[in-house]
Amino acid sequence: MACYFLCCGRAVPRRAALHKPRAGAAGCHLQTHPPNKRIASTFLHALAKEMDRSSLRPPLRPLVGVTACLKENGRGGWHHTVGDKYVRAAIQAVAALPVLIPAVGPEFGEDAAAMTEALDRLLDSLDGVLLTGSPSNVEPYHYGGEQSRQGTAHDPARDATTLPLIRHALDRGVPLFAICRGLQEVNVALGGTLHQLVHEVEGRRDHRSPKSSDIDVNYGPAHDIEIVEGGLLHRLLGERRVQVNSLHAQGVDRLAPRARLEAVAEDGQVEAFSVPDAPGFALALQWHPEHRALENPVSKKLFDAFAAACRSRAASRLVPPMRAAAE
Ligand SMILES: N[C@@H](CCC(=O)NCCCC(=O)O)C(=O)O
Repeated sequence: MACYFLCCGRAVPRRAALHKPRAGAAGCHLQTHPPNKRIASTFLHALAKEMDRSSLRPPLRPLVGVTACLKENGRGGWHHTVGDKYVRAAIQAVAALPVLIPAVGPEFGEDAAAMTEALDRLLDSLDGVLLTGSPSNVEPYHYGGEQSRQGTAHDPARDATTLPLIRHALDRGVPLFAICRGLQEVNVALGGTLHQLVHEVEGRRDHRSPKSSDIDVNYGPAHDIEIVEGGLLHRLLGERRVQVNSLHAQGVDRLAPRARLEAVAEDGQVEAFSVPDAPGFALALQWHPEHRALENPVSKKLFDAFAAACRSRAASRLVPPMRAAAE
């Protein structure tokens, strides 16, 4: 990138201006002398060329962390896994570059300082975090719940990663978009609790998915949600009632103190909340907008909002050299 300083009335390349201060001058700096036409046109011509070049470049893809699960591979080994639909949504609906976040929490054990340092290092490099769904449940001890029913799938490594990650990302204003298990993790991370089997709760319907071999059946419309008037979701969608899919057995019991209710199902089950005191975008959904995201107008609006927040962070995080030189 061509970068010039108008130094002592002359346009000099940035490297010269920064490294060869004039005798008697307290280092080279931008002069306020009105430069002569030739110097100004040289500088502006270089700037225009650079701007033309930058306008030809594809828009910057924000880096979005996508949380992974730790699953046995059936041969005595373990894999860090993410559903392809989350990766595709990050690429296609957020126009981002997905970066998988492995379930590394246990590596840091009880060393909170080391975990914080690792999370800072990670979040310094990310423009957003997408908290994915998973068939596994958050372990009940994280929210004072009763022991899970026999045979319930858990993922302690993922819990040990996402719960501190969520708190750190929210505090640092890193845009956060949580889906299904991701919503449950945010609620638990912020001090809320979960129903472990919503369909066994008095007055609640069964929120589990059909057991079809057709993904479009399992992720198809399942019920309406009522959107809280004046909230973030209402502002983003402009509607008070939409249809969503439903693939969960757990659900919010007590909403975390920092969470703001955004939508409920017809049976009163929490379907979305935001975190208004977080400096950045923070929205958690119990349903799955990532399935055929661009074909669903509701999903597209939500991913558009998350994408805008990620782009804004990327722009502020990656200061162009020109602006850095001028500062
Ligand atoms: N296990 C929790 C969370 C449910 C969930 O995330 N379902 C989606 C799983 C598959 C996918 O990622 O789409 C619960 O049962 O409530």
